[in-house]
Amino acid sequence: MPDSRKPQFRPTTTWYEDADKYWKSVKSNNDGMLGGLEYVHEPDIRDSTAFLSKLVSQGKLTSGTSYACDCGAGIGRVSKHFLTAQFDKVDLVEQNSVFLKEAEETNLQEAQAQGKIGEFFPLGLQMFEPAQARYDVIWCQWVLSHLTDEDLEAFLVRCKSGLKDGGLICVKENVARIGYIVDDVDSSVTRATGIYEGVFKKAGLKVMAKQAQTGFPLGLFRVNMWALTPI
Ligand SMILES: C[S@@+](CC[C@H](N)C(=O)[O-])C[C@H]1O[C@@H](n2cnc3c(N)ncnc32)[C@H](O)[C@@H]1O
Repeated sequence: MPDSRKPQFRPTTTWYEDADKYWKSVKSNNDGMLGGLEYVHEPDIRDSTAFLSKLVSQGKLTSGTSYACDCGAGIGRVSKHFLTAQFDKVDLVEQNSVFLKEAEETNLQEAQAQGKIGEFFPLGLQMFEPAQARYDVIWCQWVLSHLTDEDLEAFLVRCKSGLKDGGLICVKENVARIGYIVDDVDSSVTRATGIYEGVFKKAGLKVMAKQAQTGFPLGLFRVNMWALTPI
């Protein structure tokens, strides 16, 4: 018998194509990446930097800070302003090749000249398979809402093998107060904290640290950051 109290999320048959179409209509700039809320850029980068620094200072990230992977990287906003400042080298995974081109040819030119950019993977995360034990941190921000529950779990399982010993998967996502909130416009789903944490557990991951984003205006979704380690 299905449990009618259990929140349900049934992706459409065109779930990924619809998201792809939506993102093809979005401008290749920070405002586009942030859904017209460019003013969240600064507090976003500030809190991500503080979250990572704490992971390092509290001895929770023990593998080091040599290599990160930016998942759902868009035009490279997070890589440019945060990851390349904290890691020696960063790879980018992004399904939209126009965004990746903007990252490579404009936003990350300086970082590239400094040898800080590794590979660009023009792929959906549902197909991405990280190289074994390559990364200290796999950073997933404002993209996991585009994966179905099933693909999210499978993606996280693959990410575990992409981590060095002592490395972490970091997730930064909008969270709903309860259940699932599906957005038909960009083909995404906002999940409640408990739903995310249920998927993390099913993928064999334990929450090492968790922090809410601060300084965003009222009326926006709450944003959580998690650091996850293989159980
Ligand atoms: C809200 S933007 C965030 C971009 C970047 N993480 C940032 O914070 O600036 C979402 C990004 O996820 C990408 N995306 C959507 N679905 C994806 C998928 N299945 N796999 C990889 N990237 C995806 C979009 O093309 C877009 O670049």
